[in-house]
Amino acid sequence: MSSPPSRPLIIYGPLITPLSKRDALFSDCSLVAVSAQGLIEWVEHSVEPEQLQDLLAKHGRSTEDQDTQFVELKWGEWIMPGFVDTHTHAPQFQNNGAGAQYELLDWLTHVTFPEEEKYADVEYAKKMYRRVVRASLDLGTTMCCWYGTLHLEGTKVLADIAHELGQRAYIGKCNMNRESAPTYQEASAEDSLRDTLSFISHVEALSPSPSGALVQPILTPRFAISCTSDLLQGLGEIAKQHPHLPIQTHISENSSEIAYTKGLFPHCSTYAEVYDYYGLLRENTILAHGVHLEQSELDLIKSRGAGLSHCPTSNFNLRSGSAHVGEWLDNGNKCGLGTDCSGGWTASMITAMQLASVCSKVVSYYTKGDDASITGRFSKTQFAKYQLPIPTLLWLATMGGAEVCCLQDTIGSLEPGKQFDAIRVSVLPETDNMHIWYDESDSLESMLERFMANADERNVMEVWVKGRKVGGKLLK
Ligand SMILES: O=c1[nH]c(=O)c2nc[nH]c2[nH]1
Repeated sequence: MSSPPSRPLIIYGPLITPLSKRDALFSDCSLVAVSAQGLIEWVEHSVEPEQLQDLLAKHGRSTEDQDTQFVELKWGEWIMPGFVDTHTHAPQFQNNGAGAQYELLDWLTHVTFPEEEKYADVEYAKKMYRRVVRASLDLGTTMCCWYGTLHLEGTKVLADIAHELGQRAYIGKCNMNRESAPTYQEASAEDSLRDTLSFISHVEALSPSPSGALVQPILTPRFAISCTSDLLQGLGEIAKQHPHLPIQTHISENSSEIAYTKGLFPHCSTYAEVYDYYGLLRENTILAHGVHLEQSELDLIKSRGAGLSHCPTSNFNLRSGSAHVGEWLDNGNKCGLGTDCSGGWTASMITAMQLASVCSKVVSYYTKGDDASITGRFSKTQFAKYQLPIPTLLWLATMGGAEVCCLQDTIGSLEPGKQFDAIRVSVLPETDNMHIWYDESDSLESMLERFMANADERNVMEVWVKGRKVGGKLLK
């Protein structure tokens, strides 16, 4: 396991953190104190250099403290909350950027299942998952909802590696006992349920205190098509016995998938009703995609308190469609962003923010129609029919994701009392990203916009999870 934070940390410099779905705090010079246990103890904003020592003294600290690590940021750098990736598939990274000639169901058959099958080999899992989690951390993802494969042993490896490398994560062993190659499906509902319970025990045993553990198990029925009724029913019973166990699955991603699902579950009138019928729709359920959800489904999902993972990179790549995220937000649905590798071609949450922006522009273009009341590109009162503002994109990638994971009191923003899951980023020329044109007269708002448009792992300098440095360019 990577070593726990040995020293308290104090960071002085620019800070950006979401305040709400519409607003963010852009602070040019903040002072943030993190305890050795990884908690944000206090934060002071608008701290001029000449006030620094006095303010530290007020909190009983000094830059001379031997036990404290003191980090001073330059203009062009800032700290912000780490990204929360609410949906991705670890065993599909090898396929990133390949297979986009297909739509969902053919893509699963011809591209995805053959790669996932390889994870029957635990040595392959060990080799690949280490690279996968490393990449995700170095891209600034401090919390990740991972799908594994159907394999018990291979998925245990994924949990072990996330635990060792220090990423906060939900890890799921896939349940799938039908509708794929006979060599890549579980033999029965009983086998699938037995392995699921065994997986939960394995992950819970990784930490002395399972409830506060960074790595948690998550129930993962792949999607309704992959699971027989008795499997979904058994999973619903496990969910009932474990109210705190989160659940993740896919919903309403692609038109053919929706039609096929309705054919398999004729007793339910919508896709969302299928999960609800089996007791799988609740506050800690994460539903990926939702591109074609009907209003009644949005209302049902909201009434159950479940969250949506918007996966624009994948939705564009597999030609699934453009989710109407503005409507979800106006409707009060919880919503975060997912990279969804390898439906999406990259594990970068920065790309996910870019494409969430593009998606909202496409949707606004087509939905505003003849509505004369829609004049500008932003509105103070609604999201639907407008493009998503920069603070909203930041919210989706951080605090919105935290809400979807029911971790809103623990992570998602940089506030006293929360755990320090954060990244130090830089848009300075020495990061060698020729796409970012830094100008020292730029405001922090403008730098964040440039970062969202053009940054990559070259701009992610340090990554902390619960105060422990676990990634970024400066880790090496
Ligand atoms: O984007 C997706 N990726 C998958 O692996 C998958 N499985 C079911 N539905 C899916 N959608």
